[in-house]
Amino acid sequence: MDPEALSSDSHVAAAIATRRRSNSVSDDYSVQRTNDDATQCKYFAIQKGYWKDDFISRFANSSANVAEARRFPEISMGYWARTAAVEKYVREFLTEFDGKVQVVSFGCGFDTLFWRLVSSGAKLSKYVEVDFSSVTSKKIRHILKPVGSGSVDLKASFESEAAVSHHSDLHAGNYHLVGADLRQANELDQKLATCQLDYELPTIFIAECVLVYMSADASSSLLKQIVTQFRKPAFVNYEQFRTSDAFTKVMEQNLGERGIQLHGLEMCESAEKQEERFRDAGFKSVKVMDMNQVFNSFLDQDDVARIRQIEMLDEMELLQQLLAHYCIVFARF
Ligand SMILES: C[S@@+](CC[C@H](N)C(=O)[O-])C[C@H]1O[C@@H](n2cnc3c(N)ncnc32)[C@H](O)[C@@H]1O
Repeated sequence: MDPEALSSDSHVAAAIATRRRSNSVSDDYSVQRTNDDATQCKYFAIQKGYWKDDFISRFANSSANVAEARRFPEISMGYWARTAAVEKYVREFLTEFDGKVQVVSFGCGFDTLFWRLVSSGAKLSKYVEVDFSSVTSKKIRHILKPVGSGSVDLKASFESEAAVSHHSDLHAGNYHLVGADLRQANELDQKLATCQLDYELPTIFIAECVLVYMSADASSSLLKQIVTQFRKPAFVNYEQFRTSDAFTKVMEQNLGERGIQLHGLEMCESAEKQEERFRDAGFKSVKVMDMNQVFNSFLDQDDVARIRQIEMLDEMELLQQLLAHYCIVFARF
């Protein structure tokens, strides 16, 4: 039983919830900063020509230096593979249902997929992004800031004028960006309600490097919540994989030094673990691929050949090792 439910006094319950949240604030702050890392690494790879994204410069810090270790070609290739694989799953889903589809991106950070889809003419019914309020409020500021010469106007992709509430939520036609902690079911429910999602429509959820920051219990509850509410959900999940070896220990140690804990790592141990949690939540089919499989067969091999030419990487061992430690899961109801 949830301890809050033991108290009949809602004020006490609210105070307990607030204290519990503030205890984890520093942890959450470090997790939110992982979005800055992802944005800067993607921005760096895009500038190198790994893929095209006219929108990310609105969110990236163009004067910040990317640490040397993050400029390795293997890192840029890893970011390319992850971005391309998520996009491919989403585009295939949109095509399958002729655009009568909702997309919900959990832990969206400064991701630009909405703008990439719309600018390419893709049809979709609704696109909802969710992250901590502190992240969504920054994203809103970037979206609304004045357009300088040579940069794109992100608002031009909206169907109607943007309405902002509480600094953290933005609603503009079929695009919605809302602040919520994914571990707080009620808060998430309330925020999703403001986006007027249609629970009957096919809906694809994205969690790109997000669930691993939540405990196994929290991410399982989230998945169950989705299956209970939505009639035809699909889920694309990208995160760590094969986590019981030395590679992951070193990564955990490095992140730990920056105050980042991977509370959900136990779910990333194997394909069986991933499959188990999606099936337990009620998803009927689950496909798990490590990123080597994604790189070598799922993604367009002409693109892969082009990517390999960019920095003329001939030694593939490090890349293979890196890709072996991440996976993509595609689950359907
Ligand atoms: C590594 S970043 C990835 C951002 C984006 N998905 C991407 O791939 O570029 C992880 C994101 O998940 C968000 N996140 C992690 N736990 C969360 C939670 N409990 N509630 C809301 N957002 C969360 C963080 O704030 C951060 O923006």
